Amino acid sequence: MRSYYLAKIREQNPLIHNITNIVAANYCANGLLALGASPIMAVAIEEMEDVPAISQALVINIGTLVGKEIEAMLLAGKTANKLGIPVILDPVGVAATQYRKRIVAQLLEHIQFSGIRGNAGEFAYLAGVDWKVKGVDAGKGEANLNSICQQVAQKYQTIAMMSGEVDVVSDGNRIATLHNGTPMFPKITGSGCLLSAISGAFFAVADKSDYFNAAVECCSTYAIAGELVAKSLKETQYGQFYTGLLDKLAEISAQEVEQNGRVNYV
Ligand SMILES: Nc1ncnc2c1ncn2[C@@H]1O[C@H](COP(=O)(O)OP(=O)(O)O)[C@@H](O)[C@H]1O
Ligand SMILES: Cc1ncsc1CCOP(=O)(O)O
Ligand SMILES: [Mg+2]
Repeated sequence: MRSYYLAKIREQNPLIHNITNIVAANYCANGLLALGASPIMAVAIEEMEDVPAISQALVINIGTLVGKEIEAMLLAGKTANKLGIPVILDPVGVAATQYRKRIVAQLLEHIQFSGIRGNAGEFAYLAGVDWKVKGVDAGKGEANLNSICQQVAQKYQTIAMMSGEVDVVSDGNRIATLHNGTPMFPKITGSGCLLSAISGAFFAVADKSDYFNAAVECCSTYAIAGELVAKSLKETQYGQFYTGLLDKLAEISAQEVEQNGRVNYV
């Protein structure tokens, strides 16, 4: 796999508007900065036309959504669609409650998402496939992951980025499986949210016609960064992994991505 968009992010320093959860907001902002992008976290309805107008991508994450934030998400998403900037959805824990299901249905009805990034439990729900979810974590199921990811891409006309031990990326037609990562990822909170945030940066510097390749590069770069950090840590050094991942996002090179990436096209 070639590394092309990482350099573009560092050159162009795109501004990424995040409407995200209170757990991962700070980590997402730091991760975007480390990678070479700029974060703006903004959720007030009063600024949901102004912030997309100065941003190069919008990331909507429903992790700890409360009350009127849904109105802000809808306005920001519609504004971003009008402006033609990419919008990413992270449907955190969507299958866990009726409220989350309702909110995500509304978002998907009114906003065209360039990308959706979630774990297997979230994607199984979006695809309408039977799965045993566990809160915001992936949970367990028997269904075919490639097929779930492809179905999400087709159903929502989007680039589907499904993370887990193996990440799967699909545009509804093509499917890529990405075999990098480390079991330390699910031991820190916000690692999926940060992946969604940085996908905003990769989409921001890509042409719409190449979002699929930008998504493959994004998910690979991130999983490789984690994999390389984990190599020098003891199995339980989750705190070091949390900060080490930020350091690695800042220093990872195109060469490291190209040498370590394990991508198969199905
Ligand atoms: N068991 C695992 N082994 C290796 N990498 C993993 C594993 N689980 C998740 N990852 C990696 O963790 C990152 C975040 O994904 P994930 O944990 O699935 O998101 P979420 O936090 O939304 O559930 C991705 O880069 C993914 O490749
Ligand atoms: C623990 C938790 N609860 C609500 S949002 C959130 C963070 C989830 O982050 P991630 O999906 O990246 O693990
Ligand atoms: Mg998540």
